[in-house]
Amino acid sequence: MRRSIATVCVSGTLDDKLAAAAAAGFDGIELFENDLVVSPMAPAEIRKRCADLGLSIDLYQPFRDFEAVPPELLRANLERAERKFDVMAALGVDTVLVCSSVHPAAVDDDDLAAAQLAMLAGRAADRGMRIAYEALAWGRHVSTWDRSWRIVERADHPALGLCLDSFHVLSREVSPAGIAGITPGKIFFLQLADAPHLSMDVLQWSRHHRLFPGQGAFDLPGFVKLVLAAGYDGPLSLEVFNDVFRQSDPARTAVDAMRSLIALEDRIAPHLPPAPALTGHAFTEFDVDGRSGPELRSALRGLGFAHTGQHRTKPVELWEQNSCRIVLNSAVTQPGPAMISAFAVTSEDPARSLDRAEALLAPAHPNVREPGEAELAAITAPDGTSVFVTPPGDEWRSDFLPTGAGAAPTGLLAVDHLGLAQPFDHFDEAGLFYHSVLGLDHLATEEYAAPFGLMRSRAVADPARSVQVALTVALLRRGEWAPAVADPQHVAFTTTDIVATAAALTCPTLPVPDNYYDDLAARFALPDDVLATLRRHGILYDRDPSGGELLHLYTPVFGGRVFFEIVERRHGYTRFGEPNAPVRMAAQRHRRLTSNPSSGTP
Ligand SMILES: O=C(O)c1ccc(O)c(O)c1
Ligand SMILES: [Mg+2]
Repeated sequence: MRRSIATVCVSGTLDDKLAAAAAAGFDGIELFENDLVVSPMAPAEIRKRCADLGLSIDLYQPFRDFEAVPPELLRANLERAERKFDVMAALGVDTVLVCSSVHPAAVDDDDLAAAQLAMLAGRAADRGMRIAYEALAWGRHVSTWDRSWRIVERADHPALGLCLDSFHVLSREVSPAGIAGITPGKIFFLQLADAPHLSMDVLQWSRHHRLFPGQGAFDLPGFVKLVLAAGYDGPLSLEVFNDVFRQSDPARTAVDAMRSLIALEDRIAPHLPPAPALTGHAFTEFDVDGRSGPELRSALRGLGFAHTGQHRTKPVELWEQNSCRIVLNSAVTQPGPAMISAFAVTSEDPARSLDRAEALLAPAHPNVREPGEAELAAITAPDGTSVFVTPPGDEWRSDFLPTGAGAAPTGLLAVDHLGLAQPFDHFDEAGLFYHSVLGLDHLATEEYAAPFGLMRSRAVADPARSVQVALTVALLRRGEWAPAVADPQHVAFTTTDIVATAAALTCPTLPVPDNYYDDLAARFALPDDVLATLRRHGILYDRDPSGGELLHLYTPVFGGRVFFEIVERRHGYTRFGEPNAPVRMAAQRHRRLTSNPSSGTP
């Protein structure tokens, strides 16, 4: 199907928006009047620019507050429409979106609305144009798709049809099922937007929180299937009003948008290489420098890891304990805080994983290779992290020569999850990336109040829970007062006996305040001896409604930005201990201030 994008979806002036849409491979655009009004380009120039870029202009919008008004207003509205038809003629656009009226003078009368829209359609038809009528979810009298359809049916004019917008349809209680029964040819235009479930005023919800398909909670595949069943064969067009996208790099937003459409089409009619099953975390790689490297080595030793392998050609070390594998890469060119630069997941079919990634606009780039090294291709996640996809087994290890060192194990068995703080502009993009490219499902999104600002957390995981990544972001872009530890990254390891593990550790763990344990006692009625054990080892606790329990502990921040977590999951606990994240952040900050008050880095 043809793919279009409304100019309102991306940031910038019309030049920026058109360039971004074309570069991302869109076939057409919906031109928003605001973008035209502020553009120095005459309509005929815009037409030419679009043609040169290979973009059609599929819709001009919006034309507001037209229908069901008293005669003198109708006359003015028709006159206003003629001026817009002039602009459309110069642009070479034949369809205008008319959204349902919010005007105080509009009356609650479907017959009047139908008669006046038919009149408008007649004027449009005289100029070879047509009207796509859209029910805004907050329209004064017409706010649901079924009522807009009744009016269009009643008007019965060939130049009048419907514009269906998934947001307006799915944000309301009216079932969309009847859409499949709309007369073929009468849906003139289809606008797609996803959104999170929010209990708020629907206009605010629509104008600030729309998302690209697959990033929110709406059933877009089901919705599009209904529209296709009604014979719709026009473009799939994205119309996403989103506060973050409005101020992010338009080129990237357009690629994210295109990825959402490719993934949506694949859910409607699968055509991409299916995402192969992932079987685990192979390794996690940290970039370290002369300052952070020694700190991390010492922390790993204290966690019971051993430096088991040394890369044949690069200053890269492999540290291991059971199936927990950390790679420390000192080949960094820029000194700076330690960070997770890459992680590797095992796939039952790495080649197919990479084919799928490429089809979803995340092409693999070859790792820098030396003779005799294993071939490892990586895709780049939205935050810049390289994601390696490796076959099950130890092929990737052939680049490391064994050092002969053995671990002093502390019971850490495997990687439970990675915690990756996301750049503010790219959180929803990251969720869609991991979901569509790697086939990881979105788990529940959680929000919590933390010392340095409100946080949102969304974990992604494969169905078997062998690869889990917890993505976090601040709800608002951070201001100037943002301590370095506000957005750390971490690796969490599993143990089946966290108390024994805690007793065996020789690296510092994070001191947890007594206030926390007093509160825990009040919340969960834990036996005194259990509470005393948790308190003694700085172990935090969470319980889910079905009795699943999480016992976990944290290390301080090492190397400026990273820390480790140890988790013991009991009785099917599947979350990530989000309620304890603020405790952790406060304790990490406290420790930073007390252990090195003069360092100057908060
Ligand atoms: O928010 C609005 O006013 C608005 C305008 C045009 C649309 O197509 C729409 O879905 C919403
Ligand atoms: Mg719309």
